[in-house]
Amino acid sequence: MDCTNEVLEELLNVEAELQDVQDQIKLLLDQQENLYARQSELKALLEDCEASGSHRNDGASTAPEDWSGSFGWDSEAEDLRLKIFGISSYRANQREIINAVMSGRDVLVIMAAGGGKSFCYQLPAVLRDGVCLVVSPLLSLIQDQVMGLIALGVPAYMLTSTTSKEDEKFIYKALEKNEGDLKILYVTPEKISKSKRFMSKLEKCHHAGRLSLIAIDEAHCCSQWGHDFRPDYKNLGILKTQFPTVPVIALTATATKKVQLDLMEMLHIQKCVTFISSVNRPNLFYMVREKSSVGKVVVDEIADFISGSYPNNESGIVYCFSRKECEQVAKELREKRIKADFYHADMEVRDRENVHMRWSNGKLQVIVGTVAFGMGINKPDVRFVIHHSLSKSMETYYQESGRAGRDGLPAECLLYYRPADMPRQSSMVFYENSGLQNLYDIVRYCQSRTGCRRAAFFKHFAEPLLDCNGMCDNCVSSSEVKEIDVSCHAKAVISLIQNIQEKDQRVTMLQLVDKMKVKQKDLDPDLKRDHMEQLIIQLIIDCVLKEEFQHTAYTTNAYVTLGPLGKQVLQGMKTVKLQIYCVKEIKAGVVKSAKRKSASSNLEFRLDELRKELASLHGGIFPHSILSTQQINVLAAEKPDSIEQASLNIYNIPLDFQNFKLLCGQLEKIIGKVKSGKYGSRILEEIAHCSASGNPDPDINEEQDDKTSKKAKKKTPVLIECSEDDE
Ligand SMILES: Nc1ncnc2c1ncn2[C@@H]1O[C@H](COP(=O)(O)OP(=O)(O)OP(=O)(O)O)[C@@H](O)[C@H]1O
Ligand SMILES: [Mg+2]
Repeated sequence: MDCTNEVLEELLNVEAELQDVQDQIKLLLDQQENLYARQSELKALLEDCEASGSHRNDGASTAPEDWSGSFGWDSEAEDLRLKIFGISSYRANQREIINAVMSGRDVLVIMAAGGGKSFCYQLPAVLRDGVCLVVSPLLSLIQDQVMGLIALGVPAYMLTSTTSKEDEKFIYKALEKNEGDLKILYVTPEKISKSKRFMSKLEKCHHAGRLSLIAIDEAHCCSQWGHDFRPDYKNLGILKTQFPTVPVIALTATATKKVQLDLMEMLHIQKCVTFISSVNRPNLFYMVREKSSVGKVVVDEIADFISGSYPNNESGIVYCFSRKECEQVAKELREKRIKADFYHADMEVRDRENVHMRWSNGKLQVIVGTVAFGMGINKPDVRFVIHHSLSKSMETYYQESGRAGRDGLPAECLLYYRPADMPRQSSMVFYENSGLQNLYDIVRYCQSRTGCRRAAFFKHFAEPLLDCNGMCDNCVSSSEVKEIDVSCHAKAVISLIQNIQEKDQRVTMLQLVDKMKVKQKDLDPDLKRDHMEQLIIQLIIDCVLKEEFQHTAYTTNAYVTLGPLGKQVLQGMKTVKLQIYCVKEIKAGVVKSAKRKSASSNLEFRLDELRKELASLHGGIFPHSILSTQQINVLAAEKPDSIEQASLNIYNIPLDFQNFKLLCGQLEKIIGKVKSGKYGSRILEEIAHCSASGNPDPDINEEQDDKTSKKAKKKTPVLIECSEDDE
């Protein structure tokens, strides 16, 4: 009997050790896989840096083909850029891309969200003779682009399920017989793969030598490795096969090396020139805030943040974890007098579109959405993106937060993090390929009290580091962070779990924290509950503990068990340290200065109101298509020197024609010829009103010269007369 017990005991020990060894092997294999992945990313990065065809905007590449030199179309391109598009200077890589396209080359463009990819095919489309075909995945994206182009006076159309019979007839005639004015035609990928009629018209257009360019927007949708795979994008290779002489430009904001190679093959553009810009979004300020366990406190903080920093209805997005949470947060924000509504997949399509439309028109300030509020968002002037809950990966967070500041102006990305949010996400993603690993990466980002947030993105996307310029909380924080040795706490957690496991029981993260709270009093009474949660999460992401999942009929629960490195901590071979704040403080000045730039002056506010008024007057056009926020800012900034000076005259003497022409000329340089013609008089009227009312910018109140405002107050308004006033 004794002998049997002894053998049994040893067998159990051996089995336990075997389990331990297996866990360690698994950990090492995982580590090996990650290192291999990183190795190939770094090799690809090195290749990129050395590759002859690549053009990084950080100057890391050497290019044998110089796309930045002078070309025959330079002056015409400059003219169009300024007069039609109202764009005063090219952004990084734009000119080079346009030159490569104009030279007839196939081009692949990887450029961060809001980098200005559309302009890279829209300018050549206007510059080249014939029709440019644009394939884009979503109706809302297409509508937004077409509206914007029409506002610029560019004859753009779309051929989708919503196109009227009349427009369809016009488009087909224009393609087939070159009748009517058609420069840019937007279609969804389904049109290419499903409509034989459309393809035959396109063929006729090509035969007549009038198919000038093919643009594939959101090209990552071609690849199954990308995040938004669309089966119909797979068939787009037919375009190069059918129209081999027409240059193809494929554009996307995010594509790993694997996706790049895949989409080049799919689209048959293996010999394309590749332009890769950095993922860096220098205008975005990234920050992580500790999230209270009391729901109402979090929403109150969010509401205070919005009304304190964005009192002029500047647009924003709040991302939530669940549909129910979206509805609740939107309701509570409304109770705090913030114009907010929710958006999630459970709503009728019509209701979703309605919310999106009200937000795009500036009637709603905030959309509270789930991840369902995704790719179709084309609003350039989103000033803040707040995550009420953790994203599921760095990539998702980059994409979602990246919807802020697409116009290049300062914007803020704020993530509310609480360790207890992690198990909610992990029980959703654990079955996905690398789901947990991806989640632990973003958790690491959130738990860090010292590392640069921007550097974390560069590391994740295997890019060389660029300066953050104080545009993240950790880089400007003057908080004191203390690193404390919590190895004894970690050991206590491990033995607690061992005891629980011996009794064949399971424990969730929150139960573990409760149990530790009782034990901990003897260990270190200063360590708060929040710190204990932080510690357990850190032990999980460091493989000391691990998560296990169990399904019930309604949900999946995440439990905490011993991880492969648990034994090392128990044996004292691994120390565990925790970063905690002694004093948490962000250098007020730095964040304030970023915000100040986004705070509206009186004139900016009036021009914002004006664009909304004109948009509703013109119907079916978004305010940002009439005037971009950047243009409003430039108008407000230039006002004192030239425009305001001339506008003030309007209030003294009736403005003669010469003066008016001069003003319009100045305006054209900022907003382009077409928009000046359409809206110039109303804009000048607003500038004149502002100057005359002497209503100084609230922002620069103290800095304003007393004399100027007094002088302005004396003036009596006289309305400008101009035919466009009737618009
Ligand atoms: N050179 C430029 N100067 C100023 N503004 C520009 C310039 N180029 C583009 N823009 C503006 O930047 C904004 C974003 O441009 P666009 O929509 O083309 O970005 P994108 O790269 O396609 O972004 P996404 O990946 O989100 O689709 C638009 O308002 C556009 O008018
Ligand atoms: Mg785009």
